[in-house]
Amino acid sequence: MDAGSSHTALYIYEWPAEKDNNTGRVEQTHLCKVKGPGISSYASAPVKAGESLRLCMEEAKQWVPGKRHHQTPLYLGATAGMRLLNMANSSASDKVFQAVEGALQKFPFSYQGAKIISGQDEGAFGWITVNYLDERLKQGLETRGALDLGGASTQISFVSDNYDGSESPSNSVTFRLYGNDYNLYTHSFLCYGKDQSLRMMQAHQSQAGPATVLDPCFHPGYTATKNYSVLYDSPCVSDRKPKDAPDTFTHIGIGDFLQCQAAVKSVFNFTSCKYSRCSFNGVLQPLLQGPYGAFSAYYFVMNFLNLTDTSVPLEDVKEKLKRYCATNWDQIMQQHPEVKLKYLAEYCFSGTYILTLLTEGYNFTSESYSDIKFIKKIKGSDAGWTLGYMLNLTNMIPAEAPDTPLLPHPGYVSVVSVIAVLLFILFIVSLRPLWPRCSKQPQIV
Ligand SMILES: Nc1ncnc2c1ncn2[C@@H]1O[C@H](COP(=O)(O)OP(=O)(O)OP(=O)(O)O)[C@@H](O)[C@H]1O
Repeated sequence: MDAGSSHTALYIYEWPAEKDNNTGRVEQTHLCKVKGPGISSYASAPVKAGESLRLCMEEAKQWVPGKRHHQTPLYLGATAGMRLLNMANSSASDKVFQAVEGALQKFPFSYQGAKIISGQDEGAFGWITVNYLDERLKQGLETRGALDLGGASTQISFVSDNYDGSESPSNSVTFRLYGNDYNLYTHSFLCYGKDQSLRMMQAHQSQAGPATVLDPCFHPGYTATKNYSVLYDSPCVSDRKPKDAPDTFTHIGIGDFLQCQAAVKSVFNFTSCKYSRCSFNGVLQPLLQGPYGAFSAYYFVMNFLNLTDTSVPLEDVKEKLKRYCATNWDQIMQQHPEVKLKYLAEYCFSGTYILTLLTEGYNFTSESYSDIKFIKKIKGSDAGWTLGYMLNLTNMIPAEAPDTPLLPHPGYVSVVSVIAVLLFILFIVSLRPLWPRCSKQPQIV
């Protein structure tokens, strides 16, 4: 959402209240969080679904000056979670859109419509955000690749000298920004966000429909009763649901990083590639090039694990994660009473998934791993697709470079002042014939 003349986006998040059935621990209840410059407020009253959106928008009304409400465009963009819902049940996703649109139109902003954005757009807008905030686009500098990890999908976007768009054109997005042409490689892997990839891994572990699943990606001492119908309730895994499975299974953690890595690898297919080189699932990926910014869940997870420093050798990173995964679940819970239990239980899996995706999936090596920077914000703005989406919709990035003066303003002032002084001196000198003649001094002989 644009707040008027500035390029600042207003982000709205919702967290439903949750109680963990297995531990009985009540989760922190933040129903709504609105963030913008100078504002970070929470509404924490337990309210009905939909009410949190209203609370968020009320916050937005206070944040945007009243006289600007009507000229502030409001866009709603939905990503992979909605792409999946739309695939599984399009009437359910239509209903969600209708409800959200109805709620948003009640506010005084200039509502511009809602849409599910494509994976390609999600990747490209994330890349624009990162490079816009870094001022690499304006200055025509080497760009930074964008790595985005969501819950349902993951995107990789970068410019490579090896990619001109002719091989696998569906991965190509071209832009002209500030007078420079960019040929971006981008790919969005649906189902490879951290939530859906966990489902895919667990579906692989429970193919035979056992009553107990021993999971190396969860901590030793972790035990939970889970429903098969919930696990398989996603288009990413629904076709693999075991036929004769019981209703529930007992999910038991064993905390073994190496086994976890092997289990995570099962979600990637490396068997065929019809292009010059591929990442996984037969998808073209040109040679990696330049620095990369990794954001969203890449950052949330690596930050929690204290692993955002990519100058630490990859082997040491793996060693730390191995120790973390092997830590007892009770100890983990005691050490982090403030962290949402779902996230806490999954950090071992999520960290292992991130390292496996980067190295086995995208082919980062021990050397190129240090080209990645895990980032949450750049110059105070969140890294993610939303800012790029808004900049694009509001035409805030010009295709051509603005006519820049040859000199900055202070330079002009100095040059004009010097020229004025010179002209004045020239003028005085040109009047010399009119100057009164001085009488000659008598010569002393
Ligand atoms: N502090 C955190 N620790 C761990 N995971 C988190 C944290 N905060 C958010 N997440 C999870 O990170 C993932 C990414 O969230 P984000 O909102 O960026 O993506 P998303 O909207 O789910 O993306 P997409 O729909 O494109 O897959 C989600 O699964 C979210 O639940």
